[in-house]
Amino acid sequence: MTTQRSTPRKDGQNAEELVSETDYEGDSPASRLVGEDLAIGYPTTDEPIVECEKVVIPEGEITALVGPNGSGKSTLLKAMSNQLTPERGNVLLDGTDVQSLKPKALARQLGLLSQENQSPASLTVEDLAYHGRYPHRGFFESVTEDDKAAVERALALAGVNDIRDEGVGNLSGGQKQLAWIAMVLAQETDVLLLDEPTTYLDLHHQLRVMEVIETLTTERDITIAVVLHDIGQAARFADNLIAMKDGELYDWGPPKTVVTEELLADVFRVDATVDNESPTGPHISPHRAISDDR
Ligand SMILES: Nc1ncnc2c1ncn2[C@@H]1O[C@H](COP(=O)(O)OP(=O)(O)OP(=O)(O)O)[C@@H](O)[C@H]1O
Repeated sequence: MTTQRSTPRKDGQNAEELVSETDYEGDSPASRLVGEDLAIGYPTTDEPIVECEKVVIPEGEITALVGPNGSGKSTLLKAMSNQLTPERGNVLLDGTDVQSLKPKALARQLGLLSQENQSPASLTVEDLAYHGRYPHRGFFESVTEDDKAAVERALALAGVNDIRDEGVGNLSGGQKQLAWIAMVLAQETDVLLLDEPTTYLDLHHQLRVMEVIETLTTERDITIAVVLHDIGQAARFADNLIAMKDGELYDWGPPKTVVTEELLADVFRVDATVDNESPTGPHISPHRAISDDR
């Protein structure tokens, strides 16, 4: 994999030019979380899995990371949340390198819903939500009124009040997902990185989670980066899309400019029609998977 690669777009621009053009001057939101010159790999991989010159998560907006399986979305999110140390480059949260922050200090500012959640089966949904409060408490400090209020807000927002006393281990996949969402919401950070929060959820709950995310940005100015597999939902809810392909940033920008028939073919290997006049954002009608030998 080459470094500093720029993926050509059909209008002759490339993704890096696009990012620097939209450097959030003037009325545009500030860049809350920025990755610069990143090369990200795992201890067992010889080559970096993800490389990108610049990735920007703007303040108070929803940025959706989209791309096919294995394109590097989770890997990028892990580096942006300091779960994985990049081989090269830096991730800056409000200008401070995330690696220089103590874990609790970072966790007071940035919450991560990862795909690799595990908890003791006996932990209840409410216990899990209280676990989200750990960055706000000293080691020997007991639960405060603030903690209780934050947990109640999170349980209500995630819609898990009715199962708050259930053991997480006994829940369905979708209920578990909502319980983990309650935990990260209870952390009450103003930056949230969510890796596939709608996995396992039925359509009603997928939309509810997306609506909660939307409310967090519009009413509380929370900054959100979210990995989504449903590009239609990403186009409907996100202010910005980051489209990834083969560990690189293929394109970046508002859904109307990113979601094109060309992107769906090149990145997602799907023949589709895109209606850009739809009031809820680009509407995608998928027709068929493009066969691997084409
Ligand atoms: N812990 C790991 N160790 C080594 N390689 C890994 C590890 N986790 C992921 N990878 C590799 O990194 C590549 C990108 O994976 P990643 O999970 O970031 O992609 P993704 O876009 O999030 O995929 P998906 O949509 O399937 O969740 C894959 O080839 C995967 O095999």
